[in-house]
Amino acid sequence: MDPKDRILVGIDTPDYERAETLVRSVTGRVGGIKIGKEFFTAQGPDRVRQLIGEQKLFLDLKFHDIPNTVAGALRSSLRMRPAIVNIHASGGRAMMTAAAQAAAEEAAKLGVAKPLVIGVTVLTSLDDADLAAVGQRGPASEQVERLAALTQECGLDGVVCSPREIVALRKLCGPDFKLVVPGIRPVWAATGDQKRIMTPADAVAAGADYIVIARPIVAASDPAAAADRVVEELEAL
Ligand SMILES: O=C(O)c1cc(=O)[nH]c(=O)n1[C@@H]1O[C@H](COP(=O)(O)O)[C@@H](O)[C@H]1O
Repeated sequence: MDPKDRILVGIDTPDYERAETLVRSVTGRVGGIKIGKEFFTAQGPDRVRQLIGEQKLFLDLKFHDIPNTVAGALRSSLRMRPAIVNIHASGGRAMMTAAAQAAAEEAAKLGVAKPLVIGVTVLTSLDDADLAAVGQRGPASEQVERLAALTQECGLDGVVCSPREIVALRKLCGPDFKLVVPGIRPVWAATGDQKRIMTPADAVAAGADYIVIARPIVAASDPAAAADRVVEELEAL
């Protein structure tokens, strides 16, 4: 894969004009656009479609609910023509299985390619102490491996994980299981609320299929230059 195609830029803003400016500034420089709850909740599905145009869309709505509701949400989300969608792996076996089935059925019904359905393991903003505080004993890495194995068993295409877990998951889940990796921080960017982080080049060298980057690019004074800087880092590998 061309190194730039591994980069998905998170357009985390509620504002349409701002989002449009950002998308325009990174178009052709990166592999795709991630739209999450901030933009979707403010603007809705039609504006997502309008914003994205021909770009590759990672629709990051992280569904987590009872199986019937998540299956319905998955079906509805396909109208936005995402290439990648995600759900919380901690929603469990029945929820993930229903989601995978709903995505396949709805894609066939609409005559479109089935999006990659990806399970979010442990959010990159959580560390071992955060997990302990919600009753999750054992290191984050173990919970990530447990959820990745379950995700694969349920027939999903891959997981969202932190860069710190890439090597272990590649070994556990094999070469074809997609690893979509946020928590990416170039050395020149602020960490913010992320905890389990790595640089773009280190994450790709470790085996990430896609790296998800928002603030280091979209909050930069020159987003296009920031995107180019990340691409250069990957090309130097
Ligand atoms: O599913 C995601 O994309 C996601 C999962 C996760 O564990 N951590 C995480 O940061 N994300 C998303 O990835 C993006 C990272 O943004 P920055 O920290 O600004 O680069 C945000 O839009 C998050 O919602």
